[in-house]
Amino acid sequence: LTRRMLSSAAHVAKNTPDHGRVLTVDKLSPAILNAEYAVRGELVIRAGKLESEGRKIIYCNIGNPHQLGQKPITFFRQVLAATQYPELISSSGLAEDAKARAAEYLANIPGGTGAYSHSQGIPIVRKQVADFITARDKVAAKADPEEIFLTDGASPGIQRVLSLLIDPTLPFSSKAATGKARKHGILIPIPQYPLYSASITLLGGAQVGYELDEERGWELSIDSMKKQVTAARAQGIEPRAIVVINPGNPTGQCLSAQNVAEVINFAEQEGLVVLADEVYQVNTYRADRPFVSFKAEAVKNKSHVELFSFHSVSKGVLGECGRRGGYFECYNIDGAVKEQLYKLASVSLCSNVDGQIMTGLMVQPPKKGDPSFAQYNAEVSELYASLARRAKTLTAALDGLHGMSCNFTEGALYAFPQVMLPAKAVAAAKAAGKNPDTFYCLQMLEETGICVVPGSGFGQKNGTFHFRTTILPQESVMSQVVEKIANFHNSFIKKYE
Ligand SMILES: Cc1ncc(COP(=O)(O)O)c(CN[C@@H]2CONC2=O)c1O
Repeated sequence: LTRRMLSSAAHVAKNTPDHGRVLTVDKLSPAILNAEYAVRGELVIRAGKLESEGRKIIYCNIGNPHQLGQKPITFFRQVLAATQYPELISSSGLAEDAKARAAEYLANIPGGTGAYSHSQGIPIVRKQVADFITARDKVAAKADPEEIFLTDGASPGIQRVLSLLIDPTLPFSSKAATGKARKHGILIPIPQYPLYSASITLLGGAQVGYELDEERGWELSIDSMKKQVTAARAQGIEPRAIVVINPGNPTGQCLSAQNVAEVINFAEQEGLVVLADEVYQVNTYRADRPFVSFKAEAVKNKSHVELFSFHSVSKGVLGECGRRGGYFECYNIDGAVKEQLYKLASVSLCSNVDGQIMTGLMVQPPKKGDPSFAQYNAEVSELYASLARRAKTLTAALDGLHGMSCNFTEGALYAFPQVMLPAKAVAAAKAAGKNPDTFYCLQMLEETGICVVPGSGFGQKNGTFHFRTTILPQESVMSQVVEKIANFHNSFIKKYE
């Protein structure tokens, strides 16, 4: 054994550079090095450093409700606890319907929550999701559990579908064949949630941005999409899909049924698959702008569009981000393609079972008449009302500041104000080697301890500057947060006027 170890050590020594490292950053692929995810980027790293030095930081950079004090939904936690420790079903003071629900899940998960589940997800949970979709959309088509994939949050589902759409070898193979490098492109909104830009980069695809219209409440424009598709094709990019985030992150707009139908029609005409990111479907705060699902519009209009819709337990009024639960639904997706999706799911064996159970609880909560319904309904109603109040308070306050404008947050969990930065501030940022909005956000962090994300991390119209904050600070501290941002902003503008 010693001889073998010595010879392998000698072998490694022969093949290892002087400083003893095999894996160095210069050996990483450009796709890895170029991918960026601003939600946990430079600002959060700086915030962590300040926190380690004893500064109190208010993290408004990420839609992570429990981190800012939001309480979990009691019923959901009772069911989860009982599925983890089944003895609680017979011997605890848990609510009777919570015990019954836990027992039902355990009876349908061979081996319990410690075992791998079906790679597409626990059948009973997929049925619960399908029944939820059928009831939500009130359209003729009954959702089919076989069209549902349970995932570790929406992120991996989104990345899995993107990996189907982008052939990373295309630039090379097509160049060999046609002499002209081509790439698969994905249409994404500008501003967008950077999971998309980062994932497309990682997969070797091209981002094809379509601008949302800030002056018209972040409305999306079919004309802008058309222009971008034409320009992309002229550059040898083959657009294959369009991402729509509804309600929008970071922009907070809720699409009308007409908008949704227009996008579906456009996608069908242009031969684009639709990725409908609907993780904020519960977070809508304008009565006249309710959530309209892409699936419902597609069925209603008897569209042949090919559609993936995504949902998650991380948002809504659950905020169970760390649970890593969610799903995507396939609509009009070719059977052979779904088999490939199943194969990809099986490579990772299954999504985590707690997240699957939480997804089932999210879509099938206690109903009127259930023992836990009163408590559940009280908790959810207050959480929802508080989010709506905070959305209004924060956007109104930011919109009222001199040198700042902010569209009302119709949905989701963020405010995305535009900051009119004086030229001197832009010059100072340049001198500091920073994007102007990053420069502004870093100073806000240093002065107030409030961590937000620069608009450049989401994309923005050239010459405009934004930042994204969440609406999540509890109402007891929201007025302090608003006052701190306002004081900082006014002094910053004065300093660089
Ligand atoms: C639009 C959108 N899609 C998908 C996700 C992924 O969610 P899960 O993987 O947790 O299901 C997020 C998370 N929102 C990030 C995380 O917090 N703040 C954000 O902007 C999101 O905002």
